[in-house]
Amino acid sequence: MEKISVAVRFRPPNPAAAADPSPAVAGDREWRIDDTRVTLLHRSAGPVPGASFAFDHVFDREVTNERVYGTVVRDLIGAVVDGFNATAFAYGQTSSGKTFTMNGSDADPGIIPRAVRDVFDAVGQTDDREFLVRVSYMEIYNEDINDLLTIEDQKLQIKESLERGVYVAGLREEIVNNSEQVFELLQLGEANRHFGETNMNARSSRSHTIFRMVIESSAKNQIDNGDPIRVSVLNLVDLAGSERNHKTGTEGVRLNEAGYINKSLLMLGNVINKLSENGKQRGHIPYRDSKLTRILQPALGGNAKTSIICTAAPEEMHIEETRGTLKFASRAKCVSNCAQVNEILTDAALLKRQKREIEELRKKLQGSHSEGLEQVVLKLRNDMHKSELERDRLAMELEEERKLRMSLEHHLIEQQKKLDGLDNTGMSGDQFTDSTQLDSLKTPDSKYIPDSFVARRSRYSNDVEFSPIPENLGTTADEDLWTRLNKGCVTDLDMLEMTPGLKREASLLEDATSGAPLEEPTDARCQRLEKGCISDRQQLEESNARCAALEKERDMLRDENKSLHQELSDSKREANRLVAAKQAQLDDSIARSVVLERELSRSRKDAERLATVKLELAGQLDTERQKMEELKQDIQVVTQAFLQREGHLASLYAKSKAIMENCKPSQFATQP
Ligand SMILES: Nc1ncnc2c1ncn2[C@@H]1O[C@H](COP(=O)(O)OP(=O)(O)OP(=O)(O)O)[C@@H](O)[C@H]1O
Repeated sequence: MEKISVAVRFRPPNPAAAADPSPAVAGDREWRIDDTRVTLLHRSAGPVPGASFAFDHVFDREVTNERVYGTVVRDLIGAVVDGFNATAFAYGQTSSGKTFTMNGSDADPGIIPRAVRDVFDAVGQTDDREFLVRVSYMEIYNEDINDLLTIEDQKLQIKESLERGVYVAGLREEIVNNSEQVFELLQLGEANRHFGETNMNARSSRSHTIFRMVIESSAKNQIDNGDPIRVSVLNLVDLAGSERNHKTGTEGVRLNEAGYINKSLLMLGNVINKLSENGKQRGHIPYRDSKLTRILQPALGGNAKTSIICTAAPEEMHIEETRGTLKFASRAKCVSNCAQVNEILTDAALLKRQKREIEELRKKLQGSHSEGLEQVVLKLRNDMHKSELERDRLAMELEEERKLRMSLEHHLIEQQKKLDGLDNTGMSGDQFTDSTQLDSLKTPDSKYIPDSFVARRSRYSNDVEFSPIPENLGTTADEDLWTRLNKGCVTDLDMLEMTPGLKREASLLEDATSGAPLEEPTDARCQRLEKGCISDRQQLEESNARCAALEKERDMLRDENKSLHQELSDSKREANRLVAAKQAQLDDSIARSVVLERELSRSRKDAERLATVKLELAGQLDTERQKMEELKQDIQVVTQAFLQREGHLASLYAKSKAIMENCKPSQFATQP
């Protein structure tokens, strides 16, 4: 991952503003540049809060296009020639110097002409590769795409394919061999481009233009050795500038254009905003909302190295627009791209690479990957097993607690009964210091059971005035004493005597020395029972609390167990999906490699057949050569014979000529 490089460039103030230093024009605020930081200052009061920004590079009014190019773009050219995609674009308000930065002047050419020259220089210096360079030039005008290298307005469409990615269908691409050819095409494009006059710029770009160089290269002198072909794209983009209608004074056609320009820049801003957000919150990136963002998609968070030059106007009247540009630049600085060399594989390279991929996939499937998944599944199973054991243990504890609680409740009821029985023997409610004290001794459950008995007792106590029970009342009631104490009211002494609690409690108290049963005072017994009751209740409450905690824990474990189950099934599903995907990939690669292998074996057979033919031809050639040698020898023999005969004939001719010469005078001499 690599961050987008962002530079800010301030143009010189326009001549009118520079000539008028009055506060009405110059204002109270100005931008100050310190190395890579830009700060807005009040001339009188120092920095304006929240208006300080840092970038990779900041250029002041003095900087030349040469320096901007050298600092921000030159490295991109090397990368493009090496096979990386790259994009450089100028962004900023209208009349801030975007076109000046991209195109430049004759004296100081801008980024585009400099980049074109450097591409061809780099191509020329790369000896081990062969290059094919194509260029295209398009504009987006009112959300229509026009080819600037042709005269007609075609309204081209954006398409997408697996091989080409996002592309403009029907866009003319010219093959070029040198920079001069490119400059001619650029001139043609400039003539077709939409410019217009506004209050702010006499030659304002009314469209976004994208100049593109496609650079294709392959290793030299190596036919199909498995080396891939590299195809990379360099985009040099001059955006139209955002504008405020009241400043530019636009109306009619210009106003319509301004609407499209501002809208598409807004979409670009939205894409940059989204990309600058943290990965998790980012969500959908709205590339499809405008043609500009769609075409620049690889440059924005994709497979490209990208540099942005944000141009700004220094004048006080443009401070808000400049601030907007700097905010855009700050967000763009947070965007990361992932550039990689773009390679297209030839069949042999594809086969080689696929074999390697298949091997890797196989290893992954059989080796560490599946082991890793198995380990995850095993761990989850273990966790689940542990939590099941824990759940069982808790269930047992819960059961024990329940039993304990029941026995405590039972015990409490018994105690209550005993208390009530004791009351019934003559203890009135008012003998408790507090009437609620009696009630508090009863558990909610125990209130139900002796209810009727309690009602009878209270009625009974109204009728009869009870005396306190004498401390020496024995286990067997004395009827006379009882009658006397109760002022003649005879009660059922048998019942009193038979109250089980009373009898049992009394028998518990015996004289330690004599072994004879001791009578415990009723108050003391009451207090003891009361204490027992309170402690029982406390135990019960504690046990209830424990029970509740255990139940909560059990629920939590149940939930945990459920989520572990879910996790397990999710990871099983994910594992199955991964295995299926990998298997599909593997199958696909195997199928492709089978096809390629078949093709390879066919070409091997062809090669073998050709080799046999070659051998046969070589044999025939040898025979022919031999024949030729023989013929040469024959010719030599014939030539020699011919030469001999020629010599012979020449000598004969000479001889006969001499004879003739000799004969002539003698003939003339004999004639009269
Ligand atoms: N750095 C600079 N040095 C000198 N002149 C500049 C500089 N930047 C811009 N200018 C001048 O400012 C004017 C406006 O610049 P330019 O046309 O490049 O702006 P722009 O941002 O492309 O505007 P628009 O968005 O309207 O097309 C031009 O006359 C240009 O020559």
